[in-house]
Amino acid sequence: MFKCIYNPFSYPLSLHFKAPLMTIEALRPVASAGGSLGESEPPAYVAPAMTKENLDYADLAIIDLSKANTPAGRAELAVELCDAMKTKGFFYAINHGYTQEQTNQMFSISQLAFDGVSDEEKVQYEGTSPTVYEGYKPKQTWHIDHGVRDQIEHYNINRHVERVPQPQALRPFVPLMEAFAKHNFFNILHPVLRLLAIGLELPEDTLIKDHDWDGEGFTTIRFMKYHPRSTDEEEKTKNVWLKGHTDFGSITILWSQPVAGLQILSPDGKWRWVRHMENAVVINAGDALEFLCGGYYPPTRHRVIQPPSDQANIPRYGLFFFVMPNDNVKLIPHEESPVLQKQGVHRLCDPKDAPRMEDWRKERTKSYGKVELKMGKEKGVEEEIVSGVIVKHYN
Ligand SMILES: O=C(O)CCC(=O)C(=O)O
Ligand SMILES: [Fe+2]
Repeated sequence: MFKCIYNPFSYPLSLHFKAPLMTIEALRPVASAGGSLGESEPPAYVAPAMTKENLDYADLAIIDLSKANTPAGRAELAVELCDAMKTKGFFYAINHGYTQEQTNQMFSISQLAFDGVSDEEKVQYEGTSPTVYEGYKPKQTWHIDHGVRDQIEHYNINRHVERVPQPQALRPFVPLMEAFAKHNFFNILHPVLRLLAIGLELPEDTLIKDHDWDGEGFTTIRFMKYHPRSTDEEEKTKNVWLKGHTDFGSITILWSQPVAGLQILSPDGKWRWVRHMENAVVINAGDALEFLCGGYYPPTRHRVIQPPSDQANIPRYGLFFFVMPNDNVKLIPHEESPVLQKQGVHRLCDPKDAPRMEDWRKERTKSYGKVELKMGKEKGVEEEIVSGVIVKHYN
């Protein structure tokens, strides 16, 4: 049932700007946007059963975001989170402020974006520029291996949801999508950015300033649907659905869902599965954070492969928030960090040649899955050059 859900974590934006260190207790609760959805309710997303296979799961830290409300809580969490970022690159965040019901609502809307919109309408709302993910990305845009192309649909919505019109089926849910974008931005991203800054002994709002809600940029909600593939496609790609990569932006928030497939490359060179955790988000660092933090938080190498046999024929719906610093942010390290000064800065390029976020996201989007990759020095790792920087693709 879709209801008007009271969201204690949703609050007017202006409050954030006036009081950046405000605690959650201090926030003025407002009802989340939406109201009664009545007739417009989308078919409910029914979470598939988790796999019974005994998979080699990555052992990831669990960060309790409700502790981030106080300076003492943040100091404690910063140690845990920095360790998780440096050793595993992924962590779970719990107590992020959305109920299971709110999360399910968003998965229902993700499902609707693919199953409730006709192919003709999808074409109308397809992205128009090769340098930006906005609107639908149809299947078969990217080359995976041996002539096989992807079976992944995306629907991308800039965080300023009202920027562009939405397909008819999604229009009643624009207020919920807006509330979702703000929730990810202010209640999940911001605390995480504070903790990462604390880890570098920088003022807590250092990275938040690079991520201004009102600034230009492409922090984006993404709905995703992976379609099961043919045996021939599985064989030719060795079951890889989405090649090993790092994300372009600073932080990615993946809303955990039960169909296995996501794997991370562990420091011992093994791919390990990410286990589903009910109503948790899985967070990882991307390229832009590596640039900004001088390599202190390396971007996580991850991929998606065919789900285990008891889930192999289920469509895999996804719900994501891809975060990028604002377009005008020059991707150079915060060298003022005492931690970086002590341990040295890893620079991806000469600061005078460093791309701005806008250049990086456009170049990465334009070439991803489209340019021919060259075999690099590391075994099984292919490479391309983007804005003068080596970008690796892992298999
Ligand atoms: O589908 C997933 O679990 C991960 C997707 C992903 O890594 C991406 O879209 O960048
Ligand atoms: Fe990714």
